[in-house]
Amino acid sequence: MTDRTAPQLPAATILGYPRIGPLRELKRVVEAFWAGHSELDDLEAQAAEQRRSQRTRLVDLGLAPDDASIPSDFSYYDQVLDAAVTLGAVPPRFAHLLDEDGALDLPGYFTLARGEGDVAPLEMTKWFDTNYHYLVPEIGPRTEFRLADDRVLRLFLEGATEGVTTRPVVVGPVTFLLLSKAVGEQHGEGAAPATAPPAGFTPLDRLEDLLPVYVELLRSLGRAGAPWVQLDEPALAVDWDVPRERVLAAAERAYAVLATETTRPERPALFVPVPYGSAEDALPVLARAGVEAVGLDLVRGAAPSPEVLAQLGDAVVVAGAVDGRNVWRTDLDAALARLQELEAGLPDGAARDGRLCVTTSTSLQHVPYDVGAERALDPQLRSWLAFADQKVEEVLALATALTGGPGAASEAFRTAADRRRSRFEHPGVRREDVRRRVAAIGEEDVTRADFAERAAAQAEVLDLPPLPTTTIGSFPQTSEIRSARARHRAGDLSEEEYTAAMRAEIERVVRLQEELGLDVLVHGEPERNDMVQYFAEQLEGFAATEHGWVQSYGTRCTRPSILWGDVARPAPITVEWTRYAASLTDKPVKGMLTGPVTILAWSFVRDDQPPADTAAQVALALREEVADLEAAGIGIIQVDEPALRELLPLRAEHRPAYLDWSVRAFRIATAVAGLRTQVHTHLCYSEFGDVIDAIDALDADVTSIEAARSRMEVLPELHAAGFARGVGPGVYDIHSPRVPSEDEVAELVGLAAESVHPRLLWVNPDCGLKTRRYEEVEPALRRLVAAAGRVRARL
Ligand SMILES: Nc1nc2c(c(=O)[nH]1)N[C@@H](CNc1ccc(C(=O)N[C@@H](CCC(=O)N[C@@H](CCC(=O)N[C@@H](CCC(=O)O)C(=O)O)C(=O)O)C(=O)O)cc1)CN2
Ligand code: MET
Ligand SMILES: [Zn+2]
Repeated sequence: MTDRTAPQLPAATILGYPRIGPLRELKRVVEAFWAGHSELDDLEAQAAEQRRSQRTRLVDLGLAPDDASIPSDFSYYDQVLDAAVTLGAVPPRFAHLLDEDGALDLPGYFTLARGEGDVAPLEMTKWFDTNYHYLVPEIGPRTEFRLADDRVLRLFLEGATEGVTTRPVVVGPVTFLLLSKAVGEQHGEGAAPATAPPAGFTPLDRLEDLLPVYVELLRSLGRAGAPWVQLDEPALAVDWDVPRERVLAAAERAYAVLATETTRPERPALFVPVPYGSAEDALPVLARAGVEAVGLDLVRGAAPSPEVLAQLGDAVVVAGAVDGRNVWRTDLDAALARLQELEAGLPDGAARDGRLCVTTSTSLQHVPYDVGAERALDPQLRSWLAFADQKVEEVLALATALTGGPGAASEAFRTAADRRRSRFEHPGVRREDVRRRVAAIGEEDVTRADFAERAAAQAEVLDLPPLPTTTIGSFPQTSEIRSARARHRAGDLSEEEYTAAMRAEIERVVRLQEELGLDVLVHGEPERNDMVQYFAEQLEGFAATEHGWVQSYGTRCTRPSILWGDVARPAPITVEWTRYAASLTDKPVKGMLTGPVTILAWSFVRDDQPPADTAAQVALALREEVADLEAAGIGIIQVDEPALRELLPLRAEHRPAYLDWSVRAFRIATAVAGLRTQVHTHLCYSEFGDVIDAIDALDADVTSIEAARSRMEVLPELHAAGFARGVGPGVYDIHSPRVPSEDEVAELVGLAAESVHPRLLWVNPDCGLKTRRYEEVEPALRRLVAAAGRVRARL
């Protein structure tokens, strides 16, 4: 039932905006607070200042201050955590942090994200197919929901006080539950983990109990005068284990309750976007339930058919026509054509009458703030790009053209077309030398000898004990290392001085590993600012930004590189560092590369050719690096693919084609290795159930994989899939500052030894150690080595 008095949605809006600050101001002040270097008051004041300047910026860019076109979606850490805290879904192990009203203060909020002592934080996992990570709410049969926090209301009031009517943004109820983890009984405080959930329980079972809290939240916003609220439902664009009908039924029920329990203007009008994919079947369901506006992702999904559009009743259609995930200027002509196609399926004059609005495909949190800040970037490349601020302008230009007819935004359209042309005419975009070499890759180039033969040859040269111990590559990135790099960049440290500093660090890390008794050593990756950016900076076809920071989780950011042209490797990248480390010790040193899929996943990738083609070019460059490492005498080479699962399409039908090209890219990179060279890979940050066959098809000799928090859950899956190569399930959870005891580690190693043959089992942490401190890493690795020794002795 649509309320005809719903206020008009603005013709142009965005689904969200970056929040870390153009110069990572929020990161700095939050981390200073954590370190005890600043007070809570400073933190709150600076955060408020940042939100204020953000609103001002968006108004200056042309979004109206008075019609709810500006979203208020700030978060100190993560928007899913904010929803959990708002809805009172705080696991009992944090109960001691709640005040008498059951509310959390800001330090308590951070404790859910980071843990404290023996109290483990919420788990973290990737947000759809992005490099953003959210905190996973824990929902059991008895979780009590209530409106426990007013942060959403406060943000709205803060804007209103300054004359900006914002649109509150909250994770919607269906997505909230689908993203949550099912847990069982939780017994009070402390480290005690929740028991397993009862068989068959899923958080979605709790929908009816959750909805009243959303109703109350909507009432509070309505009372405060919020005309619109945005309830994000990206989960409706994804295939889940729960049957599709059940998901859609939940959406219909949820929004029918929210739309009718309270009516306008007692509540704001409901705008429900389904970003990150297509959800043709979900839009009519939402409209039927009575939401006032539905949002669709026109970049990832197609325009809905006229039949679907006909089922939307009076609901406003908000079309995400500007890509929130990439940095290329929008092809405005093409985007306008899609919008017009959409409009043709709606009643006449839909755009003019406010029935069709323009927005971004997703929140802009996945792109940096402003191309204008990139003064060192090649001007031609820069002219091809649109970051968040430029995307706001593109949305406005499209809305103007859509409502005002051709010519209404002609200048913006002309510039866009010119820049696109300049992009495709640039000689680096298409290099025949690269293309010839990629085309020449044959089946024999991506196939290695049989594993049995390789394993025998490697056992002979490497001579490792059973259950060999190793690490995943990086050692702590200390502030000394980062500041040396910053001084080098600023010209205050010469090339020689910088190299000497990194070599000294490598030597220290090698000596430490020898002293700890690890079997396969690494050089520690001190010279890398980031595992992807470091490679991108040395490959042709990529550009790096100065200020293009994007939040990855909490206060951690990356500067995704821009993969704009055909890729080639002008010179070896890692060989000298690795050779140096190997020269310091008699133990084997493992070379360390980032794989092609991960390089693509964590960069902004050209949109003018299929990713499969781009991946093959990156893979070929890495293949040269593998060959050079091997020629330099490096007998073990690890090619990390932590993002293999991340790029897996959200919809099952698109998955086989993806797995095909991603596996092939990995094999292009690695199959050049001879029989005696041991190829490792490393996977983390996901659950791998859906890609087990692909992991097998990578054909690596050894696969290290995150497993500590899930207590080796992945091993039976690997076993069932017939995986019979080396495997190193993580036995030390590096995502927490906690140092496990030797017994705990030994227990995990023992557990692993039950499902993996001891000849194939490796002992290693879950992931690299770069975000940890030496105070944690040293004792943890010491215990890991001791635990491996204990289990080895029992064999
Ligand atoms: N690209 C990518 N994606 C990933 C991961 C990853 O490692 N890389 N890991 C997973 C989890 N995500 C992560 C993302 C970021 C970080 C992280 O540690 N980021 C660092 C920045 C890393 C970096 O780029 N460092 C640069 C720049 C460091 C910096 O901030 N320098 C200061 C100066 C520092 C000083 O003087 O001490 C400055 O520029 O102002 C360097 O070392 O050179 C951070 O936010 O703090 C960790 C995990 C999944 N996705
Ligand atoms: N070799 C990398 C490291 O140890 C792998 C990290 S996967 C996110 O940091
Ligand atoms: Zn990892």
